[in-house]
Amino acid sequence: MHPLTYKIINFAQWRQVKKKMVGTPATPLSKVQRTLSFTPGGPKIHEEKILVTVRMRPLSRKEQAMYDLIAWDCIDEHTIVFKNPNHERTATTHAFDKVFGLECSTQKVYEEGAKDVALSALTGMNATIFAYGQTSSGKTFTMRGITENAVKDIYEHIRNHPERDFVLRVSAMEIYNETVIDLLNRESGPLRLLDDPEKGTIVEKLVEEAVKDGQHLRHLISICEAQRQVGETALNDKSSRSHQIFRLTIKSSLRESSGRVKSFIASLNLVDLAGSERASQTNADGTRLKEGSHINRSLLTLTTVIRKLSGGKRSGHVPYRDSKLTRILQSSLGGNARTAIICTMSPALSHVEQTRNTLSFATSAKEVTNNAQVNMVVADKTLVKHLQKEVARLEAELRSPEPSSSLCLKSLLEEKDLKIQRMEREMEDLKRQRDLAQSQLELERKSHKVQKGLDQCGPSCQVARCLSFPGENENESVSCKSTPVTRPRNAVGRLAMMRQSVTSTDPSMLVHEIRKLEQLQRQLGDEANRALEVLHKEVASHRIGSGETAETIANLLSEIKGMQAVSSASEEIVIGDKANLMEEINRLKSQGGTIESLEKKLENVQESIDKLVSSFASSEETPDCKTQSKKKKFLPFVMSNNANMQNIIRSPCSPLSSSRKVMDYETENKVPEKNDVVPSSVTFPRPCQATPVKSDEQGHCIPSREGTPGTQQLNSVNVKKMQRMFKNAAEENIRSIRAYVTELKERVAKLQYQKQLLVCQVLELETVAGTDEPNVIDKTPTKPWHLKFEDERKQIVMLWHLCHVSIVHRTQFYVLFRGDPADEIYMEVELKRLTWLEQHFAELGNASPALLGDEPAGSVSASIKALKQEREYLAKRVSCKLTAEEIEMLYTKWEVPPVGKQRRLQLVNKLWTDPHNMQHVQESAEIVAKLVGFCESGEHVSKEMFELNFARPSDKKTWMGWNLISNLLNL
Ligand SMILES: Nc1ncnc2c1ncn2[C@@H]1O[C@H](COP(=O)(O)OP(=O)(O)OP(=O)(O)O)[C@@H](O)[C@H]1O
Repeated sequence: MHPLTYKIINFAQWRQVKKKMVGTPATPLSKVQRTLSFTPGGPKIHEEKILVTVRMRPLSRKEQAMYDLIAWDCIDEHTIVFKNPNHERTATTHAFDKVFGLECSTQKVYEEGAKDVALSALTGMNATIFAYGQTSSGKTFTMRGITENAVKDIYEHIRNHPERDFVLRVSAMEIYNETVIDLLNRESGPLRLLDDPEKGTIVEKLVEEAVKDGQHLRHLISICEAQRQVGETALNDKSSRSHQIFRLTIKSSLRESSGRVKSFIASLNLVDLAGSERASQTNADGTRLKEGSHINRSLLTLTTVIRKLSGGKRSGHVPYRDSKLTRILQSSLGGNARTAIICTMSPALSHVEQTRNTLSFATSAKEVTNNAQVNMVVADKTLVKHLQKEVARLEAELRSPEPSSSLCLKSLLEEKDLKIQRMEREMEDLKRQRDLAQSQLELERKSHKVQKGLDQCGPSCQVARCLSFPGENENESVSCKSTPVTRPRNAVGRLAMMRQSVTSTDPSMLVHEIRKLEQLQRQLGDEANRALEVLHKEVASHRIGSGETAETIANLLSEIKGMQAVSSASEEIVIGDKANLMEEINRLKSQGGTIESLEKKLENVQESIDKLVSSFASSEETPDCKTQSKKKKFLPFVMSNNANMQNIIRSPCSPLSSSRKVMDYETENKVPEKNDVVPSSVTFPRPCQATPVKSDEQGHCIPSREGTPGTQQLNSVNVKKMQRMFKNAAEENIRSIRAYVTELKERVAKLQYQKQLLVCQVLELETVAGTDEPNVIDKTPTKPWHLKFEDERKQIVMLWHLCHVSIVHRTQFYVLFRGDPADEIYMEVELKRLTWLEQHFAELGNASPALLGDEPAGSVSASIKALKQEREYLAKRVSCKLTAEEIEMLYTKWEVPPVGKQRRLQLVNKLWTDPHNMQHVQESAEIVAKLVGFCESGEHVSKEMFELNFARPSDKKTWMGWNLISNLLNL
């Protein structure tokens, strides 16, 4: 038979083969196996039947004491025969791979029944040797000897094969009452069995200890033996009550090899089973009975498995999983292992039935075929060397980079550099954001400070809380008066323009605006000074008015001079470069004190003028005076003709709004005052043309000395009439002064507001710029306009409510802006304005009284008060604007009690009170529109009154002149 040809043979046949092949019985098996293991082309499957031997021990002392008979006879090395002491039956023979008789040594049993299999583990084949037999049949006795011999031979083999490296590891377990225990680590408790797709059943957490040498191995074996469950039974003083599996894993590899590296790895399982027993024979009870039950059950499973396996592949299901023993030994039972079973038996006639069972098991076992194969790890030595070199090179690179690795390192460094750069950029961004946030906080703090100054002007300053965006393109400044129809423009374009104006020109425009304001103030001061001087002279020379009046005028002159001084002080404003925007803004903010001071001065002037007017009013009054006062025909100022006024924002809160006919009584929430009304339609004849006067060196009209009442006192002219005319003219002039001062105050306040808006928007745009996004036109996709409009309108309505905005203004805005795309700019501006107001009011509300002082808190309460007055005013108009039927219907609808005082006011007080209810808002707007009359004619309401002024302020602002009193005398 060719050594490379394998077929299933039994032990007897194999022995014949060995004799033929090798000729010497001592080593033929190992030679065959070694030849098989190193067969080129990879590991070969070694189909081999389990080596089954039978060992019969001598009669034990107890058996001898019982005069038991020897019932079995080994007639040759392979056959055992049941002796028939009574000759009642014919003798039966049992043939096995080897039969060891009463006097056979364990050494021989090992040599002939286990050694070859056991040493297979040294050449990469799994091997299992186990003893099977009834209790006290000598299993432990035999396995102990087998193990000792195997250990001895293994180490002898290692010594005989110095060309190979061997690594031995040991693990040991017992299965006691169907529980797996680690004999090298008993404290670990019961161990679980796991199914591994490659390794089969494995014991989880089983300790595997490295073996140092033979002595160490024997020590470990002794530990396992000591740890094993042993108990006394009737048949055995030291009966093993568990199955023990001692596992030795051997890995070996050639120390040197040309080309390929071969490693073997295999396990040798030395299994000492617990013995089958009969309770009747062992007299077991309690624990022993339970142990015996488990033992018998697992052995029964083993028997079943063996029987199944012995029947070949057609035997069907093999119940390995029915016991832990068979699960653990699965690979050894018909699997990848060489297996040798030593069946131990008692020769005693008293145990003949147990022995028969053992022999029956053995007979079945010897029919079981295993499929052992060499577990070989093959590695190409060249590849290994290459890998070793590569590892060495990498290690060297790690220690000190070499040119050969420079490319890789360079790439890594570049990548790191990029990362560092990216991180630096991110850090810069973060720092910039931090600085921006700090700046914003600082600006907001300053803004709040400035706003306190703004609020000092009281309710009238609220008039100025309107938005103005000076445009850089004069062509864009289409006059609302000249081309109202052409006003609707592309909303997006205007937004863009608005934003661009903020980013590009607003700072300089703002400074420019302030400078012009100051010029105006100076001009006002000059003109007012001259006019008041004249007035003073007139009063003095004609002895009109009281002494208090003269004093008031003197004070007024003083105030105006003071105002001039303040104005001059702020002359140093320089238009900055827009590139240095923040610096410019800060500089503008630094002017806050100046503007605040100006406002204060203006306030003082206002008070002086008020006194003056009241002084005149309380002085001699004539019907003519009253008539003229009511007609307001001849005013020294004609606001509509004042070019400066075009630059003042036209909005519902501007006194110069085209809606003045409707809105003249409210400046934001300002209650109408008759004396404030300056009908834009009224024009005043040019004084210099109407009156013979002289001009001073500046070209201003001055009264003719001949034309004064004083010079004509002795003439036939009615002096009293002249005096009345003078008084009237003076009164009108003073009123005009007041109006102009009011306008200036508003203008200052608007500039303050503009500045704050500017700061906010600059910050906002800087933030946008920080994200590298275009900052001119917001390209963010938005929702449809009609939805956006509804949202914004709801927000606006709520903000109106929160800010106590004039309900007339609310009504106008609500009626005018119905969702036309062109309304977008107005909506946005209104929303922004109101948002600012609301935030400002909230800040005031959150501030402590100590910080607030008196004035800022007053701005909120003043708005509420003004709104209350507005409602009172509207209530008065109910009767004249609505029919009795309409009124009654409204009373019913708005649930005004049928009896009670001030029912009209009750009705009006219910209007615009529920910002959440758009139906309420709609109906409120309709009623207020009727009350103020702007629903009667389209001319009364125009979007232009909400116009944003994009016009560049005129560089040359002309004050239309101070109408000298003498001019009014028409003398
Ligand atoms: N071949 C033998 N020669 C001499 N004495 C033996 C032999 N076999 C076993 N004995 C003795 O028989 C007794 C029982 O043996 P052992 O404990 O090995 O049986 P066992 O099968 O392991 O029993 P159990 O299954 O109960 O553990 C021991 O005292 C042992 O020394």
